[in-house]
Amino acid sequence: MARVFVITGPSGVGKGTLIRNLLSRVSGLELSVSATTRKPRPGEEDGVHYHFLTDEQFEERVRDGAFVEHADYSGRRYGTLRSELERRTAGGVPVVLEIEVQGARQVRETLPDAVQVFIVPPSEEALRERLVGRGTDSSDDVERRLKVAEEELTARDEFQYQVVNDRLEDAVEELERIVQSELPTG
Ligand SMILES: Nc1ncnc2c1ncn2[C@@H]1O[C@H](COP(=O)(O)OP(=O)(O)OP(=O)(O)O)[C@@H](O)[C@H]1O
Ligand SMILES: Nc1nc2c(ncn2[C@@H]2O[C@H](COP(=O)(O)O)[C@@H](O)[C@H]2O)c(=O)[nH]1
Repeated sequence: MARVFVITGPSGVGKGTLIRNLLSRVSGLELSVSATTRKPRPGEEDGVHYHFLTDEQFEERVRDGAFVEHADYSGRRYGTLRSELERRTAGGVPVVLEIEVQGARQVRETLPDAVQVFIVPPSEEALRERLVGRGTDSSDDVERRLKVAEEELTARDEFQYQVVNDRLEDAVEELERIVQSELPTG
């Protein structure tokens, strides 16, 4: 099976930003598009940024065993569809999963060979600034995400690799080094 890379860490730490940079540097690497019950943000497209599902549609897929992992996060549901992952890995295409910590733990159980990377903020204050600065979440949601982040940050040592996302370019380079070293040609 092709390599699976799990990129986890608190909301706002920069996972999506790092992954966008990574995909442009590592040829052949693809992102698995997650499913969620949260509403699309301005500019987000169904099937591109997420598969946007209703609660009923999500629950039906849970019952059908369609998820590799799924979790409740900040009042919404998120999950990795088996179809998204397997259609890539079956064809030998390495895949990145951008997921929160509960989901990453599930993947560690079901896919023990997956490479797990935890992205660490330079400080909790920087994390707050990034979440507020992104401007996508209400202040209540930012507070909920920061509360979850406190707990998530205590889990960093569970993960095989940790990358501090302080200066973006440095973090992208470190992440690329990890990914290249874990690919068959690395
Ligand atoms: N190294 C960095 N320095 C400063 N700002 C950054 C850095 N990396 C990312 N950001 C900014 O922080 C904000 C959050 O980044 P991003 O959306 O990539 O986080 P995320 O971890 O993917 O969040 P979520 O888990 O909620 O999807 C964005 O506005 C992004 O531009
Ligand atoms: N367990 C999973 N977590 C996921 C998945 N896709 C995204 N996420 C994580 O959820 C939070 C919130 O995301 P946002 O887009 O609302 O900011 C964040 O930590 C994502 O990484 C998934 O498939 N499974």
